[in-house]
Amino acid sequence: MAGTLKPFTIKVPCSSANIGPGFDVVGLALSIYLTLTVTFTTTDPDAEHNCTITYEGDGAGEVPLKPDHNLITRTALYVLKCHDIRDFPAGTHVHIHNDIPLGRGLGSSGAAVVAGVMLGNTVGQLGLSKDRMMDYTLMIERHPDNVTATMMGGFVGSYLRELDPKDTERKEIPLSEVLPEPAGGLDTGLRPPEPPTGIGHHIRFGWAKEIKAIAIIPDFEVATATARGVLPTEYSKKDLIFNLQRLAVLTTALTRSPPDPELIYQAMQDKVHQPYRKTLIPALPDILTSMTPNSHPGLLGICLSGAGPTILALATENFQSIADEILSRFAKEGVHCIWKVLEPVQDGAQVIEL
Ligand SMILES: Nc1ncnc2c1ncn2[C@@H]1O[C@H](COP(=O)(O)OP(=O)(O)O)[C@@H](O)[C@H]1O
Ligand SMILES: N[C@@H](CCOP(=O)(O)O)C(=O)O
Repeated sequence: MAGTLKPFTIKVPCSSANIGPGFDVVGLALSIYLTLTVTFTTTDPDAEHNCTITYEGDGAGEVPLKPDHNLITRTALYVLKCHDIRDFPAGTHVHIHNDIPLGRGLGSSGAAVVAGVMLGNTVGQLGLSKDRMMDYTLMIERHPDNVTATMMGGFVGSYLRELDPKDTERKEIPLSEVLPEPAGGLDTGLRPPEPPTGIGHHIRFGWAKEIKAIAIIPDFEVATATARGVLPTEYSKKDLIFNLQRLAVLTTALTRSPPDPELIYQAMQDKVHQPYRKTLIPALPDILTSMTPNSHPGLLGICLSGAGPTILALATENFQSIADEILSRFAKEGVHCIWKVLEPVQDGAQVIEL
């Protein structure tokens, strides 16, 4: 591998996708982080792929620590393998510090994939641009909203380009061939499928400085795959138009200072994913319909964060009383939660030399 590698950190923000009507389209980077500290001094001759992993924070004891099982290092190995590099540089140690709750709709898997792509790019000295790194993340995470916010930062809208038939075939390769199980392709010497170029495109919207995000995080997990599995395969024209109308208004409404609570509250309504996910999240319909800017001054709008179960309330003030109301509605269903006021973050994923 060319050049000597200096230790570095990768810092990746969490995300809240959808923001009501923007299912698989919009995402917001928020101030909870996944941080990797990468050094090159370990002398473990038996380390698989030359890499040892340590882990602290959310998921400790649960997340695998073998490089070809852990989502972060598996992703990095995928990127490396696409460039004919089979292992990490000698002596690689990756310390993972994760504050993003797993399986709660705050984009923990998207953050892990973004961190993994940046890890592969940095240790392989590949010099990939952020746009090209997005192609690699989209081969794994496949919906662009949460990974784009995490990679780029801010409040972003994104779409997947319509690919030509050859590229579509490459893009739609089963995930098991992109990130094979350890016994599969990563160790067979086969080159995994490289992503087509320019799969996703995005634009950053503004964000009014007064608006904060209250995250109410239940103490149970909902796997994103499960929450996508309850969605219908087809929608009525009426429901589609309902969401498109609101999304068009919302992306600009959230940039205006001072924010207009009535406009934002209505523009955050959704008929595409939240109604179907209520079976997975006790109290969701009650929370989404019973609190308004009139009943709770300072409140702008409420939605499911990503695939849930976290509830995201956008607000300008009275954070405690808004959170207390949502906590009490969950408590009636026997669900305990923690809550945090999060700041939208403008910096996306970063590599910082130590
Ligand atoms: N820091 C991490 N390290 C390794 N794997 C992770 C990490 N964060 C998330 N994951 C993987 O992603 C899964 C959660 O993904 P998902 O169901 O999409 O929920 P989320 O809404 O949090 O993204 C975890 O169960 C774990 O397998
Ligand atoms: N648009 C996706 C977003 C999933 O985000 P996550 O944070 O739950 O992984 C969806 O709603 O399924």
